[in-house]
Amino acid sequence: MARLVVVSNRVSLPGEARAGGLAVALRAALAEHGGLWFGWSGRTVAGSSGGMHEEREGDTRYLVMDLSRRDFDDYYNGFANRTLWPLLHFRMDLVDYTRETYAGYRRVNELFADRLAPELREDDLVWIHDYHLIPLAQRLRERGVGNRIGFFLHVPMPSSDLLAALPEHREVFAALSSYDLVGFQTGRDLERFQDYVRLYGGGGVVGTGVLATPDGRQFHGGAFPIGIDVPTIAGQAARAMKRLPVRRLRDSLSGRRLAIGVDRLDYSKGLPERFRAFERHLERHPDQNGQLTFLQIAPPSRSDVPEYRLLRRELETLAGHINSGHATPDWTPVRYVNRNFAHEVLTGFYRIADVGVVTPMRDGMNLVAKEYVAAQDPADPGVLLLSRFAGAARELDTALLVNPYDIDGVADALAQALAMPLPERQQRWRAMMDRIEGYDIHAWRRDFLGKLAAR
Ligand SMILES: O=P(O)(O)OC[C@H]1O[C@H](O[C@H]2O[C@H](CO)[C@@H](O)[C@H](O)[C@H]2O)[C@H](O)[C@@H](O)[C@@H]1O
Ligand SMILES: O=c1ccn([C@@H]2O[C@H](COP(=O)(O)OP(=O)(O)O)[C@@H](O)[C@H]2O)c(=O)[nH]1
Repeated sequence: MARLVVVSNRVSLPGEARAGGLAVALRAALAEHGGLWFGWSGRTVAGSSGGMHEEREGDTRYLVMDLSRRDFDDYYNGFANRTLWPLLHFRMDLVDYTRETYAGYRRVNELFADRLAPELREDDLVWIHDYHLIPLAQRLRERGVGNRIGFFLHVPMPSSDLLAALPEHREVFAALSSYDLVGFQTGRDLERFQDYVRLYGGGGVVGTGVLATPDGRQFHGGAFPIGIDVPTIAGQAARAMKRLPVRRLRDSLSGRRLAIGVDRLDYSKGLPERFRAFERHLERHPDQNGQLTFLQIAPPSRSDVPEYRLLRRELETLAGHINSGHATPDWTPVRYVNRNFAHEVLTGFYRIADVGVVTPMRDGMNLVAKEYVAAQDPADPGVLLLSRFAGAARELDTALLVNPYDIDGVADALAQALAMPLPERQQRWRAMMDRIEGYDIHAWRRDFLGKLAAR
């Protein structure tokens, strides 16, 4: 079996407390193949970028690189999160493009290539993740790397007309042809990329998943919907019922029903619209008013980026507005919590929530949706309210699917969820469980690596 080299902006180091499902999957893949996980150290330094640190666990090496404050600002806060992130989430209005941050993005990708190329062995499989590192394969090829290199895009691939608005779109997106295999979350993302290659990239589509560069060389694309570790989450959720934070949350509800949202504080997640829909529910469904508490967990994210700071202020105002208009002496309708919780605790929160509210305006996949399903009690499962614009909606099509732009529609879906009879809840939940068990996080990584190895 070939050695595996994983490359991503964030690396989950051994023993790190915040290891999510993706980290668990990649660590399992590395343990199976032996290999290297390469990326940013998570540290910014006063001098120049490039300081390396190494850790080992079993047959896996973790090699991480420091970035200077300027490189971090241009590459991560700038081009990755103020240009590519809004563009890839269909938010042209928020795209902030400057040549300076693009130069920083290129600089950091060059540096990744400089440091990684000498580490590679001839038959290593290389798997690069996400929008921070799109040009990396091309930079490695320029350094003579002939290995099989795969790429997985965790976020959506938008319409080709949007991509074409980026001044250097061909340099960035056509560079994906340097990979042997490019993976997307859904078939729709793959289709939109194929349109881009045909309409703006100067290449062609030979057949679904088989693409050609302008000079006729073939490369491949595919849909690989990322999953979760279902038995682990289900087990954690059942055990979490005995944990103090979960018991305290349940006791605090005084018999009222609970709707829960769990999202990074990010404008792609549709939080202001969700808050408004909750308020609309209180107004449109007076018979249910006072029966439902809405808990939104929203750990701050990318706080150096101005759009994220503005969103935080907007949500504080909205939560205050809803509570001041609807609270009673013994009930606060919205509980808005800006902190991160351990996975084990979250799974218990999901299990006691009658409704899981996952309403992003756009999302590559949304693992919270799948975790909410896996955490339910089969005898009395809650209802998942899911945006049509999350990648997860393609698989979880028996959730209550909503359009997050339709505030009245989301408000009514909340009412429908609260009134849903047990047999219907069980039927919808079973169908969703079958899908997430059928293609879990381990199937995802085996499928991708199997196809990459076969190229
Ligand atoms: O690293 P950060 O800037 O703190 O952001 C966290 C991660 O956010 C994004 O997650 C995406 O990947 C998920 C798993 O495939 C997917 O379910 C979700 O829809 C995506 O938004 C980002 O793509 C990651 O690179 C970040 O590390
Ligand atoms: O306080 C929190 C909030 C979120 N998460 C986890 O962060 C991940 C979020 O992934 P998702 O795909 O939903 O969105 P992303 O943040 O990657 O865009 C999920 O595994 C959550 O359980 C967590 O561990 N603690």
